[in-house]
Amino acid sequence: MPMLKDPSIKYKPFDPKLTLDDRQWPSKSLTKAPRWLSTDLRDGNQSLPDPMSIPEKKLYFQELVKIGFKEIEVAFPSASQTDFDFTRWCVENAPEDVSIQVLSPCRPDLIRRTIEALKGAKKATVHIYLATSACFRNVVFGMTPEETLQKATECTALVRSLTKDNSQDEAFKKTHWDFEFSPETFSDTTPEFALEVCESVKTAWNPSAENPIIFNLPATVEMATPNVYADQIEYFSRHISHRETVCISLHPHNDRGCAVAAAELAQLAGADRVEGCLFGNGERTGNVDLVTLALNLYTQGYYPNLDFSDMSKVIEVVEKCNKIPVHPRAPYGGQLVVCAFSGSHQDAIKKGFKKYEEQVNSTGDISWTMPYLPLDPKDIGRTYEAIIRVNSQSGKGGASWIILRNLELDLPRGLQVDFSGRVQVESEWKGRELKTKEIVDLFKDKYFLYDVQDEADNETVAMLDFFHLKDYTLTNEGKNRSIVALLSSKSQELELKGSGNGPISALANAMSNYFGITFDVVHYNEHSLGKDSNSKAVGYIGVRVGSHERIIWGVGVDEDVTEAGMVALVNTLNGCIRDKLVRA
Ligand SMILES: CC(=O)SCCNC(=O)CCNC(=O)[C@H](O)C(C)(C)COP(=O)(O)OP(=O)(O)OC[C@H]1O[C@@H](n2cnc3c(N)ncnc32)[C@H](O)[C@@H]1OP(=O)(O)O
Ligand SMILES: CC(C)C(=O)C(=O)O
Repeated sequence: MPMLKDPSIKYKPFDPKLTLDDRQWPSKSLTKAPRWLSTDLRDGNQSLPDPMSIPEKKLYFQELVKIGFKEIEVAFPSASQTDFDFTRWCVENAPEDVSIQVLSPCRPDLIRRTIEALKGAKKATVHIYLATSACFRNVVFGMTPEETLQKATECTALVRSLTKDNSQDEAFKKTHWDFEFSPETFSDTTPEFALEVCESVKTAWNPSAENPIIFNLPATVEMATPNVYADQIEYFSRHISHRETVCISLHPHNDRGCAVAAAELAQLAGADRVEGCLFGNGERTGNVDLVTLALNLYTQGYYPNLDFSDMSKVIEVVEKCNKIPVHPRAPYGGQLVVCAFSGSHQDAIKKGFKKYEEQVNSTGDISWTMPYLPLDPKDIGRTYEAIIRVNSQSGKGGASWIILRNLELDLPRGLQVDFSGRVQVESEWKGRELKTKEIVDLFKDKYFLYDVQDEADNETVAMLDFFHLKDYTLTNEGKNRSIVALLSSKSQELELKGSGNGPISALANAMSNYFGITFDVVHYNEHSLGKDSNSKAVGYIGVRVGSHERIIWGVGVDEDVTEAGMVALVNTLNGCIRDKLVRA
């Protein structure tokens, strides 16, 4: 049996090796953006089955700059010629306010090669790492704690001599140098030892409040709940000496699926900076997802200093370079995240948008209160059209939203119900989602709403046999109106006569007289279409025919509002003929 009935014989609960009873972070809130570092081109890249080529890295780098990243880890220059050459390209091309960060292990030969790649940079961060946990010291390096501390300190001193203290080479003097040290596997290291190593590294680098050292405290493997990581960060933040000379950076991985929560709680605990990747790419389950972190802040009303206004473009670049699709349910960015298929969600969103538009138009207040949608899709460049999609789980709200957005028809409730039944049958029969065009065509067919200016509609009209209102005359007889209406189809012309207290009731009476069955108008709605002076009107009519229970709906569009209603009524006749309630 692969899974143990008693996993405790193999796995032990995580021991945080820390008691922090006076923790402060739980009563704090996130109110500002941290310093962000994108490690897409390093941690993200090293975990790809096919690492990025130089053109791909360039494209990605440019997108990161466009989003607004000011710190970008661009490579592991000692790993490959590609990474070295790409670092050189960044040195030449990075904007002045963007710091290029590169990573090296604590190996002097590799540190030298790494720094060589940065020659001439305007702003650069040298990042070195050494694992500090007992597991790594014992299993990977065979080093004592003292040897670990010594290696970290010596390598820091080496970086210092090759960078900010390098008086030999003019090219190195012009660079603004930052230094980052990662006690790799920090979250599995005893807090006292992590501190001891960092204190020693700090002394070796000699930071200042103006140029702080970056201590990046990674959850290299996420092993515990996010509150444990927050405690570890708060402990470090409270105990490191000369805190003002230190920037505490987070680097959470997502092994337990909690990296975003861990990063948020650890910021409450005092961290100043977050390293991660777009959409959580990175080793194994990935690094923390920076899109989610940034937009979580944004939807609380705090600008994250990262701009995702063109989310589709970001996704296009990420997918092209990583060669991994962004999950359709990735928070905020995923294709399905702003789509509702189910009836009750669609109903709520449709009502929400109506209320929101009224609120904005009447008061100018854009504050967002929308059922089911925490973020206005427009803010990340998504259209409202994509929000509601229709399948067999959808209700009347979904299909009528599509009709509203595409034909500007604001269907009355009864007509929504009538149309939704037809959509339901179609999507069940097809066994899939219906596309917008399919729904629009279904609507036009069901309610004979063809636009003869439209080529495709014209072809349909030429094939179908249904009546349209060719001509009519109305005469007043006191309060009454008499009508003589000429209905024409491909195969016949009919002259109908009747009267009523208005044009619609007169025409209904004329139809009743001709076909020998009552057309009782039980619903009538109209509204204008379009905003300019050439606007048209649409009429919606629901009739009860004879003793039939069902209401038959018709829709008509015309320049004249009365004629729109009459056309709608004629279309109820077409519906009756098609459904065999009336014989032509
Ligand atoms: C958590 C992280 O993401 S850390 C970043 C990891 N990223 C990468 O490894 C990508 C780039 N890496 C590479 O291209 C290669 O691993 C290189 C160029 C760095 C080194 O290659 P090699 O010299 O062939 O070493 P290899 O990768 O096989 O093994 C790692 C060696 O480095 C040592 N090492 C590992 N991490 C460190 C470190 N932080 N500091 C010093 N030495 C280290 C290991 O103990 C091992 O040493 P050993 O050969 O004496 O046992
Ligand atoms: C190099 C360090 C920061 C790292 O990638 C990790 O610990 O995951």
